[in-house]
Amino acid sequence: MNFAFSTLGVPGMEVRDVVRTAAETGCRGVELRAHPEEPVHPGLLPQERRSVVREFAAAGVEVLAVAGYARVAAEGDDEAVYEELYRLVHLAADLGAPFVRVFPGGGGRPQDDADATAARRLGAAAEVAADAGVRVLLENHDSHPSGADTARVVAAVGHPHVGAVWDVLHSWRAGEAPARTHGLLAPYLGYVQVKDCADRDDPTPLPLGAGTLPLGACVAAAGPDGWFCWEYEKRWFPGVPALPGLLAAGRAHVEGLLAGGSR
Ligand SMILES: O=C(O)c1ccc(O)c(O)c1
Repeated sequence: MNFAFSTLGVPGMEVRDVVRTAAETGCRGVELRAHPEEPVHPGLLPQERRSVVREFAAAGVEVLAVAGYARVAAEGDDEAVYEELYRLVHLAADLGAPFVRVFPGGGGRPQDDADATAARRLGAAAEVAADAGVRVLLENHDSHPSGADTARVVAAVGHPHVGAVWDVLHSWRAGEAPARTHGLLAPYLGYVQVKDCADRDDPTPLPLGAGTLPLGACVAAAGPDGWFCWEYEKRWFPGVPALPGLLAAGRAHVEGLLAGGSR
């Protein structure tokens, strides 16, 4: 199994400690939250990018994705969004990451308008991504929480360098069954973000297996071949326990689910 964690779970942690944490807990990859608060973001200079690459390579850990904050369905000019997408794609290429994560961010816009805007911007980014050898993945999130919402946009783009990342929390909270979400996203899926929480109305992060999110059904649907990335939202819930001490058990829990465990 390929298991990763997102640096959303370790706010502000230096790259050397991120990489050490991954290596010590059996995580093969890391999703790097590409935000100016964090050590890795699109403003990094070339020598800083090379240093990140060296740290990961030395530990044998992969950069799974650059998790960006571009909001591709948002109202407003395309130019600023294109610029953000290009910067994320080039950062991912420089770091050897196969994926860039982006958000819909359509707010309260009518669905057709939000979809058309997102598909237009992702379509433009697709060619740049193809040249760079990267895939841009739209996450099911905010205005587009379900697999159906995300698949509608990605299908409209119709380009192999634009796909989807499945966040198991948002589709579940939207009332979509895991097997259905996976069925809709499977043709486009880059990787799966796993998490757990007490119930649909309380997204406070819990250790994997400690909540009621139907993680077993999600993991079973996704199967053993792709990446699972634990996105523990410590940045937004600072009071929850630190992630590093939970990682090895979280990884083992997903392994157990893949091997036929129940929930
Ligand atoms: O990067 C983030 O801030 C963020 C927040 C919530 C999510 O569900 C997520 O997938 C990412």
